[in-house]
Amino acid sequence: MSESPIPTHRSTPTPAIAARDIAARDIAARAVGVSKIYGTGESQTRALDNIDLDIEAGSLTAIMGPSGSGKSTLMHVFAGLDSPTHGRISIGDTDITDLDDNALTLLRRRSLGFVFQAFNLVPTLSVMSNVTLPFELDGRRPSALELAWVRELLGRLGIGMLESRRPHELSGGQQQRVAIARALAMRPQLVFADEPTGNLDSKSSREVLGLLRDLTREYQQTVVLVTHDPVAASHADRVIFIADGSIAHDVRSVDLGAEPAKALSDIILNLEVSA
Ligand SMILES: Nc1ncnc2c1ncn2[C@@H]1O[C@H](COP(=O)(O)OP(=O)(O)OP(=O)(O)O)[C@@H](O)[C@H]1O
Repeated sequence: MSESPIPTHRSTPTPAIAARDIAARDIAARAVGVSKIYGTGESQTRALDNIDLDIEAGSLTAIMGPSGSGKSTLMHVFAGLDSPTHGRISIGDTDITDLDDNALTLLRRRSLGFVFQAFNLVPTLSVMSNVTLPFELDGRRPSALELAWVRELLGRLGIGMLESRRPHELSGGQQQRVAIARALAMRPQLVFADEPTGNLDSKSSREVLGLLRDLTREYQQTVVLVTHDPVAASHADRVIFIADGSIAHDVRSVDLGAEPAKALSDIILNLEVSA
C-alpha cells in the first residue's frame, strides 16, 4: 500500500461523517467564563463579558458582530495573543491560560494557523517557500510525508502549478490560497481566518470561502472565521454573534433557511440597531 501523504497523527474523516457528527465528539478550543477588561476606572472597557464557547473540531465557525463588539479580542485570547482578565482558555487538551510567552509562541507556531485580509506573504520567497515557512520558523525542514501533504494541499487549492512563482506574480485570490496552504501546512489544531476575503472580488471570495469550508470537511480542519460579511459567514457551519462582549446568538447554518446570508444580515442589523 502506498504511503498516505496525510500525516497520521490525525485521521481523515470519511465524507459521510458530517461536521455536526464530528463536533459531537471533539472540541478544538474552549473558553470558560472568559472576560477581558481593558484599562481601569472611568476609562475601563469590558471587551469580553463572561464568554463560554466551545469551538467544534472539524467545523467552520464564523464570529460576527457590530464594530467594537469584541470579535478581535475573542480571537486574540483564543490565540494566546492577549490574556483573559477572568476565565480559562484551552486549545485541544492544553489549558493555555497560564502559559508563559515562550510556551505560547511554540503553541502558536505548531498548533495554530492564521489567514489575514492582507495575505502577509513574503514577497521575495516562492509560493513553495512561503508555504513551508512555518517549518523553517520551527527550526526544521519538512519531512517527506509533510512535503507530500503540502503538495496535496497546493493541488487541492488549485495552485499546484504555481509553486515556483513569487507572490506578485499571482492574483489576489491565488495569494490568499497560498496563505491558506501556509496556515494548514503544519496541520494546526485551529486556523483563524480574520476577514480573509476583505481584499478579494466577490468571485474570488466565494471560491476561497468554499475552499476553506471544503478543507474543514475533507481534512477535519477546524477554522474560525472572523468577519463582518454575512455572505462570508453564510459558508460557515455555525455563526456566533458577539454584542457588547457577550454571545448574543449561536446559529447553525442548517437552520438559516434558503437565504442564509440574508438571515445573518438581518440578525446583524438588529444587533446594530439595539447597540
Ligand atoms: N488594547 C486595547 N485597549 C483598550 N481597549 C481596547 C483594546 N482593544 C480593544 N479595546 C476595546 O474593546 C472593545 C472590543 O474591541 P474589539 O477590537 O475586540 O472589537 P471588534 O468586534 O473586533 O471590532 P471591529 O469589528 O471594529 O474590528 C472595543 O470597545 C475596543 O475599543
